Amino acid sequence: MSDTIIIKAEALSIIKDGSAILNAVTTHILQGKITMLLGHNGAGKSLLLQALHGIIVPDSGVITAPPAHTQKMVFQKPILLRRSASRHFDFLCPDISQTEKMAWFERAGLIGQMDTPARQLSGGEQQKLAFIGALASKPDLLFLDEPSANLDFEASAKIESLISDAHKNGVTIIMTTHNIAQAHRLADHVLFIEHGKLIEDRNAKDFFANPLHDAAQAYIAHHHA
Ligand SMILES: Nc1ncnc2c1ncn2[C@@H]1O[C@H](COP(=O)(O)OP(=O)(O)OP(=O)(O)O)[C@@H](O)[C@H]1O
Repeated sequence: MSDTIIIKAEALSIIKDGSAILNAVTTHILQGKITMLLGHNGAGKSLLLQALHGIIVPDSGVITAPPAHTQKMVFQKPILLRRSASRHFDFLCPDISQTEKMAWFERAGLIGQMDTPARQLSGGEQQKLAFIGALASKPDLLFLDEPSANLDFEASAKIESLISDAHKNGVTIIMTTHNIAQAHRLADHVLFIEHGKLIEDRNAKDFFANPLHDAAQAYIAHHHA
C-alpha cells in the first residue's frame, strides 16, 4: 500500500494552567495504517486522539484532513442512549440490514444482550456495542480510545480481530492502548508521547525492536513485565 497521508498535524499545543499538556506535536497519519498512540497515564494520548478527531480544538497548531471522509470515534466510556442495545445500534446505523446487524452482534458476542437496555450492559459489553456501532457504519477513519480496556481476554481478542478486519478492509485506525502485546500485534506505526511531547514517531517494527528514548524503553520493559 502506498503511503498516503490522511491527516496532517502541525505544532499542536494545548495549554492548561500555563503549561503545555500537548506540546507542539507535529506528525502525520498514514491512510490505511494502524497508528498506535502509546505513553504513560496522563501523557496526552487521549488529548491528541481527540484533537486529531476534531472534537478538541488545540490552543495552537493546525490539523489538515481531507474534507470528504467519514470518521468515527469510540470513547473509553461510551455514551449510550436510553434504549435497548439493539435500538441503540439502529440509531447509529439506520441503513443496515437485519442480517448484517445480527452478524455484528454475533461477532461481538452480544446476541443475548440485544434487548437489554444499553445503559444496563456491563462496561465491557457497552464498549463492544459502541465499537460495532462505529465499525458497522463503515468509516474511512476510526479513532479508538483503549478499545479493550475493560474487556476480558476473550472479548479483547474479539475486538482485536474486528480491528484487524477493518484494517484489512482499508480503514485507517488511530488508537490508544496500554496493552503492549496488543500494540505489538496490531500497530503499523507508533506515536510515543511523554508529558505532552511526541518523542517517537516511527514504524512499529523499528519502535519495538529499538526504542530510541529511555522513556519508551522503560515503558516497553515495564509493560512486558
Ligand atoms: N479537557 C481537559 N481539560 C484540562 N485538562 C485535561 C483535559 N483532558 C485531559 N487533561 C489533562 O491532560 C493530561 C493528558 O490527559 P490524557 O487524557 O490525554 O492522557 P492519556 O495519555 O490518555 O492518559 P491515560 O493513559 O491515563 O488515559 C492529563 O494530565 C489530564 O489531566
